Amino acid sequence: MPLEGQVCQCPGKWKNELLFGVIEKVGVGRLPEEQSVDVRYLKPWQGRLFEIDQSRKRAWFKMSEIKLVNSRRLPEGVYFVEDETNSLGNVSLENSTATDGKHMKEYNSLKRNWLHQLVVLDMLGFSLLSLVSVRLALDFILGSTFGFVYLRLLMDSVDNLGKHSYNFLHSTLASTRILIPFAAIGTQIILTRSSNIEFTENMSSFTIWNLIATMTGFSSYRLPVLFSTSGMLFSSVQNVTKSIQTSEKRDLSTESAERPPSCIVLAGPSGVGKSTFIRKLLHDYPDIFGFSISHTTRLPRENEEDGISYYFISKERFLEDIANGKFIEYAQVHGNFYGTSFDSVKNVIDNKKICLLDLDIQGVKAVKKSLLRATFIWIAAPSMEALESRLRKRKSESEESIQRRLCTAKEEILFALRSGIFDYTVMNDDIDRAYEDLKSLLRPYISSGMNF
Ligand SMILES: Nc1ncnc2c1ncn2[C@@H]1O[C@H](COP(=O)(O)OP(=O)(O)OP(=O)(O)O)[C@@H](O)[C@H]1O
Repeated sequence: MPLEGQVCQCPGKWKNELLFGVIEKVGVGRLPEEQSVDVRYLKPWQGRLFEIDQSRKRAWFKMSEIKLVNSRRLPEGVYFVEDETNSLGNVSLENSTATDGKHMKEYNSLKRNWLHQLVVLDMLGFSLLSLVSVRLALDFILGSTFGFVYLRLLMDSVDNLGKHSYNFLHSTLASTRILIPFAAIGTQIILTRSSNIEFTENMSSFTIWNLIATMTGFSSYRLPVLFSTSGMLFSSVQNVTKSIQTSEKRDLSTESAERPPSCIVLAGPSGVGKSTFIRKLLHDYPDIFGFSISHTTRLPRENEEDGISYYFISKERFLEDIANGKFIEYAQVHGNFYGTSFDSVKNVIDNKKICLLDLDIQGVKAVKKSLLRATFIWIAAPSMEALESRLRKRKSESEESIQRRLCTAKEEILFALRSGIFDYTVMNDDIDRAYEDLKSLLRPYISSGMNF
């Protein structure tokens, strides 16, 4: 049963179109046994979701028609940003004054900017092409004019959400915009004929080029989209880190300390400080936490000892252990195998300690699937720059390995937000403050002193 304030996907006006919304009310539908939800629409645009406050109209949907976006709830006074991919669950939160129309203005200004960019790009394309051929330049501008109209109608159809309706002509044009490229070609043919050039005669010599120029002009409507997408990965990483900073922090003290998890999983991008926290917890609470020693095929770093930091084994032995089902999870990261064996986690649990696990995303997924009772904590970095600087200062990685880790980090950060796997997030900007945050999450276990 969805709750008010949850983000959902709902059917749009056009066939197969899915939109976003916030659940406003849950009620009984037309039939007494049928549950319905009242949805306030959010429109996706340029990688963000904007609340529609134009009409303030809402629509009722049957419960079966909607799909919750990762079951996330929008706390009051909070707005959210969505990745352009519209993938479910990639939701981040930022402060908002959703009611003052600010987002509508922002949305309109984004649309205006997009149209301006298109006009400038088309003028540029026209000028460059006219150096080659005036005729081709005219074809290009003809195509781009149709592209402009197409983009405008596309925007209108995004505005014309759900069951709200514009006037009939407007709706029909927006829904039949797919015919616009054919209209561009048709117009070109008519113009070619009316300019007294024998169409058939010129078919082989230049019509194909006219056609290409027209369609290139038409396709130019996508250029502003492409420009905005190229900056998207960077901004989505920023959004993600920002959202993690503002994400709701639950306090474990409200949860039962009587049945603590068998494992606490710390995950986060390479260099974020997972091992640092684990070292501190093991040092400060040696009777409460234990560490499952992983197996790896990578070479030991300076100060790393076999059987303490890792069990360093050969690739052949590792593959044999995989075949014998010895690992809860194993993964190949940056060319090396890493694995957490049942035996090492069991050793920790048998010693009546909570097992601390430092896992990458593949490991997190595997533990989630296993029968282990685990709490998942995501350690977030304040920025990619901070991660890079920590990795460099650690002096444990080659330049290539640093770049690879940073690249993986971006994917991991996006996954962390999308998946909703993590129970808690700790932002590691200042190490002492972050450690205090982590400890306060683990307080019930630390203060109880008894684990199992
Ligand atoms: N808040 C912080 N500010 C600055 N430096 C930090 C902070 N937290 C950790 N570090 C430093 O960053 C480096 C990387 O930390 P650590 O080795 O714990 O990361 P990790 O997440 O375990 O990385 P990996 O997954 O690659 O093993 C260490 O040198 C650590 O001292």
